[in-house]
Amino acid sequence: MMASDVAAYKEARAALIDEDRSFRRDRHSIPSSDEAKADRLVREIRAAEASSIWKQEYPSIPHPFPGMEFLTGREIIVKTQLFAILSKMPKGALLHAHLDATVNASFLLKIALKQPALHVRVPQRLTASNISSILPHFRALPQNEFSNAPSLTDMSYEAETWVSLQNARGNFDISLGGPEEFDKWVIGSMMINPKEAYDTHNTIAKIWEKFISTFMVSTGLIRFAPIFPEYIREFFKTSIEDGISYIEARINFLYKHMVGIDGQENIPHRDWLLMFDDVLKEVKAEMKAQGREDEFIGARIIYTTIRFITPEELDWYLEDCIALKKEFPHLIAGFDLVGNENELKPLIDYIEPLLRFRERQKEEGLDIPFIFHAGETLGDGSVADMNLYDAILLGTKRIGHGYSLVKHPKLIDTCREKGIALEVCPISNEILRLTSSTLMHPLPILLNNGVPVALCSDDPAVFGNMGLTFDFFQVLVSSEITGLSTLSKLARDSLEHSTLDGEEKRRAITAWEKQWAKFIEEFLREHDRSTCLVA
Ligand SMILES: O=c1[nH]cnc2c1ncn2[C@@H]1O[C@H](CO)[C@@H](O)[C@H]1O
Repeated sequence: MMASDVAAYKEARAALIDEDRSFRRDRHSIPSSDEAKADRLVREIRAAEASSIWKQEYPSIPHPFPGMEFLTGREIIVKTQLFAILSKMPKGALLHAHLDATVNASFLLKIALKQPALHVRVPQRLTASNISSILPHFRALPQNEFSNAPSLTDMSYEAETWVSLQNARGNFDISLGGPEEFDKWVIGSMMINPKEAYDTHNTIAKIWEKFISTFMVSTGLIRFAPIFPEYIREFFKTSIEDGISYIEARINFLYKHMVGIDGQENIPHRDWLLMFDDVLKEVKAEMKAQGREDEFIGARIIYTTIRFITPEELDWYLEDCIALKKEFPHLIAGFDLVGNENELKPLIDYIEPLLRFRERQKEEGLDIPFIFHAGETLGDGSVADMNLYDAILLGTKRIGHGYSLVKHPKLIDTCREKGIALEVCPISNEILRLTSSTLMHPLPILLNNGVPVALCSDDPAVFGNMGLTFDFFQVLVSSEITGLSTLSKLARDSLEHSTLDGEEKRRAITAWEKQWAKFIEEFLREHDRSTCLVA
């Protein structure tokens, strides 16, 4: 064997690898030397933690590994150095999150408890044996209907009678654990726990039942005029603290009104947008006053309704969306239909109103892009999988999830060539049982095919993946190719594929670049200091 044979082999090998990865979007830019150094260090830390913290035995976690089921691995994740590093990373835009699941459930309960109008009821008196299967039903009542029923656990409780939230908590029977257990019951009804995801509800259909039930519970608290703006404010603030600088939130407009301060269901969509706008202005002003305006470019709304409405009903929502876009052009970013694609109507069922919507926009001189959920499924040619064809033919700007896109070579090319980004939600996909771990997620296939991707959290209040740090973490530990520079590209691409335009987008990207450089600089400084201490 000649040395030159080996050299020639290695050259051919390097060329093949290079060609195989040539579509990757993180290949097109050369990182600064600082970023390259940070990328190397992060890889070292990842490797070290894979054989230290992930190899230990934990009594409650039998077989831990990086990229494992999020709800089980979470307590290990938060102890890692990698997590601490990523939590400081500027994430760019959050492009896929359902507003109703963006704020910590315990925070929501805390603010709800300040509202004397909020009441709760259950279909039967709560007891130790039925509490785990009964969901609270919340609603704000008009003052003349305020209840003085003592509690949900009292022997005198009659099915479906309202109890004020404050009483329900304060008088929660001690034998059931008192107020603390009340909190756990309420919070548990708004989240998915590991036993549900990986045991009792371990199929897509079953976990969706539990998933939908969390929204039925939280809606009663969120869709109340005094709560709604506080909820949005907390969403913005916690997102900013996680390094998110711009948001496109999906708001569910299915219900035509929310409950007003007077306990009547009389607050129309227009007022929801006014509240959103007020909070937005307020948070931006606050950031500016702190000299941090670059950390929050703003937020917009993707108008959504659910895929069980009839095509005729959709016409109403589309006109509603148009009216809102006219009045709040800076707030409405796009239109989407949500819900479990495996069970609800496919896009093709709505083709007439959806085509008409485009015509109506031309007449009105508006631009409201479709930003469709599609292919959030394991199906191969199922209606949910087929939604991808319709989303793309209808000109979707991005695709929500697109989990099954990798089955479609032609559509992969289209997404790459037309720059249709996928809003990929790794933790959501795992908890909703499309994949058993992040290691089996198709994300690397998408990245290697050059499909633009924005990482998203989807429903962080339900899943517990608040912010974007957890999703970036799972992605980073699940691929050898992926490094800090890949994450940098994903963050930048999120802004690139947002609905921000022209000057706004340029400003957002420039601000992000500055934050990124600072992040790298601080990481290297911090790392040098800690290695000095060790030495
Ligand atoms: O990942 C998802 N795919 C499809 N629909 C979703 C997802 N997450 C939430 N929703 C839908 O959005 C509504 C709340 O605004 C929920 O009712 C839920 O059905």
